[in-house]
Amino acid sequence: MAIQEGTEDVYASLLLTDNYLPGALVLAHSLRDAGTTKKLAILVTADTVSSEVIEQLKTVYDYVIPVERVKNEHPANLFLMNRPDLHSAFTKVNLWKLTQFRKIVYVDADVVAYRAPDELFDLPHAFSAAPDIGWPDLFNTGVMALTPNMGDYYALVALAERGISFDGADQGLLNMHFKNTFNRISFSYNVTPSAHYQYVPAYKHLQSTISMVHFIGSDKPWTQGRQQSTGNSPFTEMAGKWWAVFDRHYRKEDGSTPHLVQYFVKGEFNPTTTVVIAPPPEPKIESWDASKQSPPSDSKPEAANFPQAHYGMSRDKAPYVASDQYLPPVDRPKPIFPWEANQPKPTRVFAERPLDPLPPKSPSLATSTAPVVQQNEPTTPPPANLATGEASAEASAAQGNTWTNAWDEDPSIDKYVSAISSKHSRTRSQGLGVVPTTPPQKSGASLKVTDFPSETERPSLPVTPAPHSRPPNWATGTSEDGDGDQLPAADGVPEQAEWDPLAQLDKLAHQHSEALLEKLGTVSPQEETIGIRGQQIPSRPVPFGSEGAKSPTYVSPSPVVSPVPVKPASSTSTSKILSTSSASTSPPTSTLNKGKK
Ligand SMILES: O=c1ccn([C@@H]2O[C@H](COP(=O)(O)OP(=O)(O)O[C@H]3O[C@H](CO)[C@@H](O)[C@H](O)[C@H]3O)[C@@H](O)[C@H]2O)c(=O)[nH]1
Ligand SMILES: [Mn+2]
Repeated sequence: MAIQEGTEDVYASLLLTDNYLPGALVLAHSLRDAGTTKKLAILVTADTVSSEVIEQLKTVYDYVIPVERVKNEHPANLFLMNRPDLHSAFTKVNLWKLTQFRKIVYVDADVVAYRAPDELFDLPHAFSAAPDIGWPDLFNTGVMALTPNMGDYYALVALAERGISFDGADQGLLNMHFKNTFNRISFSYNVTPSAHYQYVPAYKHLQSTISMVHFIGSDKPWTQGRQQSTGNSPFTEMAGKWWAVFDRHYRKEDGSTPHLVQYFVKGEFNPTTTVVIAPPPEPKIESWDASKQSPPSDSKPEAANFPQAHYGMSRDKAPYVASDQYLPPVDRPKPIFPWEANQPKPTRVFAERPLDPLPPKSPSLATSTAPVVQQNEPTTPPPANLATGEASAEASAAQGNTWTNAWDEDPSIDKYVSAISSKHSRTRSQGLGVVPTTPPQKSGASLKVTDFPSETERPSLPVTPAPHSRPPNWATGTSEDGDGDQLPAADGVPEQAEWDPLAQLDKLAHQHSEALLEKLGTVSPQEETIGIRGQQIPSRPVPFGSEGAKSPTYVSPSPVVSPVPVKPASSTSTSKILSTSSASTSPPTSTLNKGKK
């Protein structure tokens, strides 16, 4: 199987981003100006280089070759040399795939040629490169003479995919791959000037042999501006060479220099002198998608379009009234879904109007159901903004309904109050300066505890239910005339006279010991002597070594409070045993007193 070998020789460069455009153009011009006989090619990554820039490249390059960008997915080493911008320098490995070319002399876009080193195409070696100024045993990958072949290509792709590179970029990767096979060529093919250190005598001695100068590092001639090339140091002389080529091709008196080129060159882009501003070549974000992008750098701050920048507190005292659009819709929307049409009846609802509205105003009916005076009178409607709701309040008022308290409907409260009133058969006079309004209570009739006062009692609009007028000291059960009427006793509460605290205490102690003994085992009435019972308490041995020990923390609150059996028959022995057992765990009284201080 014959592999078709490339026949053409090319100088090739690389453009990963638009901002290296001036470098790529100057390189191509410098080679052409130097009279090369070779074609010029440039590899571009179409996803990161704009079409305008590609058009500009086509004006000087014979071939603009789109290639896949090869990104280092393990870029940690790039930070070792502070060049995270070189994340896609692995793209250089695509050079080995371009087998349509016999030989490629690759040159970085930050290189300017003093002369065209066409002799590099005649090297017999598959790979040649010049020493790196930072570590001359290594080669610099800014200038390389290579023979494309798929063997090296796949090997390099494999390294790139695994991120194998000591500097995270192509120079580390290629030095690892061609470590033992590279052909070292003269530094004059890839002179790397430094603004900080230059071996000046060597420069003076060898400058005439320079073929190409390479501006390594993140500062490039086009990013530093023209003034960087002023002075007479070796560095400024070499930077001056770059500017000389640039000026020859892109400093036109007639203003024919493309704005796109000027845009990337410091000091060259002066939009005030141009009528039409060239569109920035960076891909522009037309509409910002907040879910995918950070905000555009030129976007306005939040609330930048507010009518005022400063807002104070409102002095408007009128309460805020929401417009109708904010009120909840009265009519429900037409059902759309089947479950809306076949809805089950709700089991719990909130009442929008009184659940059990009283019948329309009719004196006889009103009196029979509610004997309290206000019920006979038309009720003043409550203010419209009552929590009960404007509409229902008005509707009730229109019907002549009275306002009731829900507790008044509770039959047990009613029953209790009726019991009192039957005891107090005599109707009391009011004595509060209020017109007596309560008619004599009929036995069994409903008795309201709270009520809304009439307009005469309270001319202002009633809002809150007020307590119904009652005789003085009604709650305490005493009256002005000294009549010692009592409220009926609650269930289970003994009469005060029957309450003997000492007797109760004894009873309690008895219950307590009974319950304790009950817990410990069932006892037949015959066995009911404390001796037998005492034997039935399971004895627990004291832990070994703790015999005779006394609890250091337990302090009996008071010997008097200890439960003491009160059974008359066997109380002596019971109390003996219980007090003995209590004494064994309780410290003596002296300790107790000590502890109290
Ligand atoms: O944003 C970028 C960065 C790089 N490049 C291209 O990639 C080359 C390498 O980048 P460069 O800035 O020139 O790197 P150097 O400062 O020269 O750094 C050294 O280290 C790099 C990474 O190992 C090698 O690629 C260089 O050859 C070597 O000189 C450039 O010349 C361009 O061709 C771009 O187009 N856009
Ligand atoms: Mn470079």
